[in-house]
Amino acid sequence: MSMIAAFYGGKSILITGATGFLGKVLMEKLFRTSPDLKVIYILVRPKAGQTLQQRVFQILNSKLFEKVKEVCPNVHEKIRAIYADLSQNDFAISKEDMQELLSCTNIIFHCAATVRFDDTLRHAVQLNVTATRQLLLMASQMPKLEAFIHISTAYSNCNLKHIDEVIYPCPVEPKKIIDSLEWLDDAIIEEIAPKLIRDWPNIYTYTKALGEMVVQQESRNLNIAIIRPSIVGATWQEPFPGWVDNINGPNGLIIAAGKGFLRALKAAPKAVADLIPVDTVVNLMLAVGWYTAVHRPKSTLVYHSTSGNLNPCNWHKMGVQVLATFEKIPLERAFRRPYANFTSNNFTSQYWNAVSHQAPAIIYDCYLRLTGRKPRMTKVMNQILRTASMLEYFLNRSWEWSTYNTEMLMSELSPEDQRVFNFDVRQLNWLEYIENYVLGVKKYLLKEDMAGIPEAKQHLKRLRNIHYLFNTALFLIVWRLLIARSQMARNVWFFIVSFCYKFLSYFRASSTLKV
Ligand SMILES: CCCCCCCCCCCCCCCCCCCCCCCCCCCC(=O)SCCNC(=O)CCNC(=O)[C@H](O)C(C)(C)COP(=O)(O)OP(=O)(O)OC[C@H]1O[C@@H](n2cnc3c(N)ncnc32)[C@H](O)[C@@H]1OP(=O)(O)O
Ligand SMILES: NC(=O)C1=CN([C@@H]2O[C@H](COP(=O)(O)OP(=O)(O)OC[C@H]3O[C@@H](n4cnc5c(N)ncnc54)[C@H](OP(=O)(O)O)[C@@H]3O)[C@@H](O)[C@H]2O)C=CC1
Repeated sequence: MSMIAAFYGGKSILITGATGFLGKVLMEKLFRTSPDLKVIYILVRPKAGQTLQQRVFQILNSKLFEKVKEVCPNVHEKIRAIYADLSQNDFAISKEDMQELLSCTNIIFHCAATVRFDDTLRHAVQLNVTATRQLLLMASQMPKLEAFIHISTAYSNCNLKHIDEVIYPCPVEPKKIIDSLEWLDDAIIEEIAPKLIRDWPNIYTYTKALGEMVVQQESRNLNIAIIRPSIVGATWQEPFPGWVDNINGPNGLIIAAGKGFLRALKAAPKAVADLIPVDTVVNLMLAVGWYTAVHRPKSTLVYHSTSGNLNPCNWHKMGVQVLATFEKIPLERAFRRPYANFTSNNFTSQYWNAVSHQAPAIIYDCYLRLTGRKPRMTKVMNQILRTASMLEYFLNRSWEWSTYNTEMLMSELSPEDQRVFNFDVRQLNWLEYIENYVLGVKKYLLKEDMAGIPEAKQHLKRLRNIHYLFNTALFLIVWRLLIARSQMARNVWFFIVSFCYKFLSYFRASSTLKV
């Protein structure tokens, strides 16, 4: 019997960010392994015209939850969606709901955050710092609370090269920032933001670092742990391989590469590609929840959920495997054949951007205009290049994350728990994982049918022929222009033609002699 699964039985668990990528996989695993848990409270806001109930209904009826419905048929009765907006005072939770949360919650998993790199400082602080403080305040009023698990990011200290499982201080106190945001107007905030974030690459990583400091300062006598995942990718094993549902991080780039939009990326091929499967992160979260509640460590422990120091993979290996998978399982209606290059050189990168990205987009838009359609490719291309440039910082550096606490926890688990809540990334086979990942992007994110693969392959063949035809025509035109203008080009042309003529005459003469 799994001790961790048993621990969550009969518990009331509060999850923020349950509608996000990590939150959904967390709920799925909890219901599947501890179907006898009492209730999962989720703090949800209405979104995109959907009510809370519609959002929950959609999640429970998704492919991800198919296995859960077999193990826990009454799953919909065990989810309690509570209206909440984490950017509001008291999260805009009603008095009755707040009372229930305060009196019943046993465990909190705080996943909600804004993960946009370019969010405004005000909004990112509200979500990633102030909301964390508010939740800790709520937690301190929960008599039955056993553990508070805060999800941060391995990149919260990406201004350092070697990162230990400790909370690092930020140059400016979070409280001072929260206070000043109350009276400064938006224009001034955006002006001072670059000065505040100093050597952090974006507002997201900076505010996640502030969030950790808040956890340390407001921990009171709560049992708290922090988990820092690196780049969270598709599921490795559970509930099935390759599940993914948003275009953040690698996902958008994989699609852009598979559709033939992205053909070069400014990345250091040898830099560590620190991806971590989402189910590995979730298994660690559940193990940490159990350990924190049962063993009650004296201080707040930080756990790194990273792959780099235990089972490293680099961008070159990853890129090659992504492209190899597209050979076997292409995406539908590609713009160009997937082919790509990693370059860490500025000049080469700009050259590829002009020749391989912008020029084809402009040519295609001209074609759309000529055929009476609305041009759109330049816009799409600019969006992709903007995204790629935002991720460049992470593609051109390597970090070392120590994993003592994570390894310690692994050794504390029973063999059964090590199997059911496996977070040992050393067992990950990268080539297999990446292939399933790319397949998952096609199936679950783009919702493409596997039956369309032969047609997709045909389409790629047509694209290859168009490519050859285009290159030949371009060569001939350039050559013709050169011959018309340069004596040197004419001499070379004369030399090539006479060489071919002599070679053919010799070949014809020798074959006549043989007969
Ligand atoms: C011989 C050598 C061979 C080598 C072969 C080489 C092969 C190379 C080919 C490449 C193959 C790919 C290989 C895999 C590479 C993977 C690289 C992955 C790198 C990832 C690094 C991530 C580091 C993360 C560190 C921190 C991790 C975390 O803690 S949190 C999660 C990370 N957060 C994010 O990812 C959020 C990032 N997104 C944003 O901040 C914003 O979306 C934006 C700033 C990027 C864009 O904002 P904007 O307002 O302009 O747009 P938005 O409204 O959001 O969207 C507009 C439209 O654009 C679409 N969109 C949005 N995001 C993406 C995206 N990531 N990719 C593609 N498209 C995106 C969006 O859907 C909108 O579309 P429409 O609705 O149609 O308008
Ligand atoms: N994905 C990654 O690569 C990594 C993620 N992390 C961390 O993991 C956690 C989860 O990330 P991930 O699941 O990928 O992110 P998502 O963007 O998929 O999910 C974010 C969640 O936060 C919720 N949320 C955002 N704003 C509010 C608000 N105002 N009120 C209520 N809820 C809100 C979202 O709700 P809604 O659906 O309504 O928008 C959503 O459920 C974050 O803390 C992130 O920093 C760390 C490292 C890497």
